[in-house]
Parts: sequence; structure tokens; C-alpha cells
Amino acid sequence: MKITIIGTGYVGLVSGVCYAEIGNQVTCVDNDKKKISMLRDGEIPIYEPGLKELMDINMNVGRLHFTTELLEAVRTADLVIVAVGTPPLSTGEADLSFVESAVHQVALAMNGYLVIAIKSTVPVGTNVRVKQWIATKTKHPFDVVSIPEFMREGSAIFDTMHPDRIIIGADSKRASTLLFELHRPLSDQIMLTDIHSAEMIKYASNAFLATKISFINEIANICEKVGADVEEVALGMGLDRRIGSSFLKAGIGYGGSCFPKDTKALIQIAGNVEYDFKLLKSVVEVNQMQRWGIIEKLKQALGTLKGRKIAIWGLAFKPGTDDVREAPSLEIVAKLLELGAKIRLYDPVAMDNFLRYLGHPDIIGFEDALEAVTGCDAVCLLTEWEVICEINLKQVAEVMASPIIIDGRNVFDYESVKKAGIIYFPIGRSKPMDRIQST
Ligand SMILES: NC(=O)c1ccc[n+]([C@@H]2O[C@H](COP(=O)([O-])OP(=O)(O)OC[C@H]3O[C@@H](n4cnc5c(N)ncnc54)[C@H](O)[C@@H]3O)[C@@H](O)[C@H]2O)c1
Ligand SMILES: O=c1ccn([C@@H]2O[C@H](COP(=O)(O)OP(=O)(O)O[C@H]3O[C@H](CO)[C@@H](O)[C@H](O)[C@H]3O)[C@@H](O)[C@H]2O)c(=O)[nH]1
Repeated sequence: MKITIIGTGYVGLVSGVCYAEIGNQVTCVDNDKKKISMLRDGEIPIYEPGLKELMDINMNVGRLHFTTELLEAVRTADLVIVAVGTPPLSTGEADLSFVESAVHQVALAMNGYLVIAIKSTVPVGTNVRVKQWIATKTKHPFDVVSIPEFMREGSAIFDTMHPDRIIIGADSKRASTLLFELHRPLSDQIMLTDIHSAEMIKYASNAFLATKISFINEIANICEKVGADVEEVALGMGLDRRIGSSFLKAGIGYGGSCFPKDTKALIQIAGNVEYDFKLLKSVVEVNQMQRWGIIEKLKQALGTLKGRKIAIWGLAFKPGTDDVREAPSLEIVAKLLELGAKIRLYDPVAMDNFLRYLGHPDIIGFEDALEAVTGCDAVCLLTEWEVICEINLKQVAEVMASPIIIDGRNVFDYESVKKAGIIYFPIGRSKPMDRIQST
């Protein structure tokens, strides 16, 4: 199948590479000339494990191409997939201007029947508007299909090649058959549904996962007060198959380019039809509060933070990516600077992106996790990179001015930190000794 993808960001690039890998001819279009020139030279603008290797293979066999020439790419395609961004507006609503502009360009380029599939995350009802936008610009016949994307950054290739399910929202047999054929090699769990439901499945899935995270974070906060251990609680809850163990990891809350934006957008979608989505509003509020737990623990450990040297381990919103969009690290570091702390940063891949958002004379970046904590009064672990989880805690204790770890991702166990002589503040875990005493 000849596929043209408009928008070569995380989703467009990973999808393009994977569709090529299963034998399709793929052209990825972007209006960012610098990005396309990099990609043509075989360089990738993002950090995503396994992506470069798969991209090289498919470029070398001539199945994967990059261009800024949308018109030619649309005219030669059996299927056009739109994967441009839908960032949040200040109201929380999704900004659909990139989608609107992209489909206008597609409509103007059409020279016959075309299936246009929307992969961008768009509010319920958008694809009906997309049809209207296209119809005003072309006389050629077309179908619009919704194919929401569920990949996670950091494991995007695996998620795309082995998806739990494919959702196809369509109102035309011809179009849904084309999309079904494309995805058949990837999954035997393909659900055909109407367009509105497909759009809602995407938001509802992200909102549900975000709810699980905020739920376990509140349980963690209660655990701290009643002498329980949230890691034990999550393990015990997850053994119930109706609950499941995933997305029950307590910490500093969710970040990234999707959960924060999509939860707020769903609150708006509900609000637009006069429905007050109380539960989801609380999920967002709990998530926002959760990151301040790190600052509270630092104050508990050090008293004032003015003039203190604080190290930050991990800046990306999760391990496996260089993405810092809506990462808790941004707000936590900004708050620490406001409180007068001197910041030492370490992240294996996200440092440059972070400093682009938040450069400051009181911030110094390091290329080594141990160097970053040397001489520091405390370190806050914000992203559970493997290299940080496996650090030699004894060495950490030796080089720090005071060996204090605030563990925002609960990666260390009490025995190891105790042996290393570290003063340890995890999230939602009371010390085993305290638990024994409280029984
Ligand atoms: N990032 C993820 O993990 C993820 C996962 C699932 C769904 N989504 C959704 O997918 C969509 C894309 O997300 P992303 O993270 O890939 O965004 P992104 O910002 O990384 O990439 C979007 C790309 O589209 C390009 N673009 C914008 N307008 C264009 C136009 N008119 N013509 C050609 N190119 C254009 C931009 O230059 C950019 O390269 C969003 O709606 C997002 O919510 C993202
Ligand atoms: O138990 C957990 C699981 C995740 N997180 C945090 O939640 C955020 C999101 O993590 P994850 O879902 O793994 O990454 P994303 O790449 O944002 O993927 C989500 O958002 C994408 C964009 O919509 C969807 O496609 C994916 O299905 C959905 O998982 C990160 O900050 C994690 O640290 C937790 O705090 N606890």
C-alpha cells in the first residue's frame, strides 16, 4: 500500500517506520524543512530506542521516504494519515489549527478518491468537521477515518508492532476495509466502530490510565500517614485481575505530551455539552499537587532550601525518552530555584531539551549521575532511568555533603539505602520498622 503521513513527529515518524517495516511504501511529510533534511541524512530528531535502526533498514530498501512536498506525496498515495500535533490551548481545549491546515492542504492536492485517516488525538466530533473542511476545498470523493494512536514514548516501536488493539472508526466500508488490510499484519484485535466512539476511546483510555495513577498517588499519601507501604499495597491490589497491576506505580505524578493535555481536553469536551466531569477534574488536581510532595520532603530533611545544593536525577517525563513536555521536573526545579536552591542536573538524554525550557544561572548540568550529586545537600530522583536505579549507593553517600535521597519513583529498597548510610525519603512508604511498631 502507498501511504503518505502528514506530520513527522513522534507518532508520524514511528508509525511511518513501522508501516514501512511491514512492507508498505511510506512517504513522511513535514513542513519543518530542518527536520526533513535531518531525516533524509538518516538522523532522527528524537530519542526513541530502536527507531534509528529500523528507519535505516527501511530507507535502505527504498520503502521509506521523507519530503516537504505534500502535493506530490498526496497524489501518489492510496491512504493519507494525518499525525500533526494537537497541543492544548490556554483553555485546556485541543488546538485543532494544525489538523485543519494539514487537511486543507491535502484537499487542495487531491486528484481522485482518497481515504484520509486522522491519527492525531482529536476531540469527539472533530472528524465530522474534518469532512466539512475537506469538502469545501475539493470536488473529489473521499472518506475520513479515525485511527487513534496508543503508543507510549520509550517503547513506541514495540507498541506499534505489537499493539493491544487497533481501533478503526469509519462510516464507509471501502475505507474501513483499507485500514483493516493495513493493520492486519500487526494485530488480530482490530475493532471497527463509528467515528465518534473511536475518538472517545482514545480520550477515555488516557483518562482512565491517568485516574489509576492519581488514585495510587492518593493511596500513597494516606499510606505515609497510617504506616503502610504503597509498593506492597499496589502489589496486593494488582493481583486481582479485575484491577490489574499496570499504572499503579506511585510517584510524583504523570507528565508527558499526552496525559496532561488529554485529561484537560476531555474535561473541556464534557464541559462543552454541559457535563461536569468531577472525577477527572480531581485526577488532574491530585496530579498537580503530587509533585509538591518532593519539595515538602526536602524541607522536612533540610529545613530551609535557600542556598542549598540540590541534585536532580532524571528530567524526562519518563525513562526511555528525551521528551520533557509537561515533565514534573520542570515545575519542581522552577520551584526550587524560587526557594533559592542551587541546582545540579543529571539526565542521560533529556538535558538539552530541559535546558531549552528552563535555563538559569543557578543550574549546572552534569554528564554523570555521581558527579552531579558531589557536594550536594540532597538529591531528588525524578525519572527512573536504569543507570540511576543501578547506581552505587555507597559511593553516592561518600560524595554527598549530606547523604539524603528524595526518591520520587520509589526505586530503592530500605535495606540497600540503610546499608549505604543514606537518609531516604520515598513516596508513600513508611519504614519497615515503623510498620512493625504500629502493629
Ligand atoms: N507523542 C505520543 O506519544 C503520542 C501518542 C499517541 C497519540 N499522540 C497524538 O498524536 C498527535 C501527534 O503527536 P506528536 O507527539 O507526534 O506531535 P509532534 O509535535 O512531535 O509532531 C507533529 C509534527 O507535525 C508537523 N506539522 C504540523 N503541521 C503540519 C503540516 N501542515 N504539514 C506537515 N507537517 C506538519 C510538525 O512540524 C511536527 O513535526 C497529537 O495529536 C498527539 O496527541 C501522541
Ligand atoms: O504507574 C504509572 C505509570 C505511568 N506513570 C507516569 O505517567 C506518565 C505517562 O507514562 P506512559 O503512559 O508510560 O507514557 P506516554 O508516552 O505518555 O503514553 C501515554 O500517552 C500516549 C499518548 O496519548 C498514549 O498513546 C499511551 O497509550 C499512554 O500510555 C509518565 O510521566 C509516567 O512516569 C506513573 O506515574 N505511574
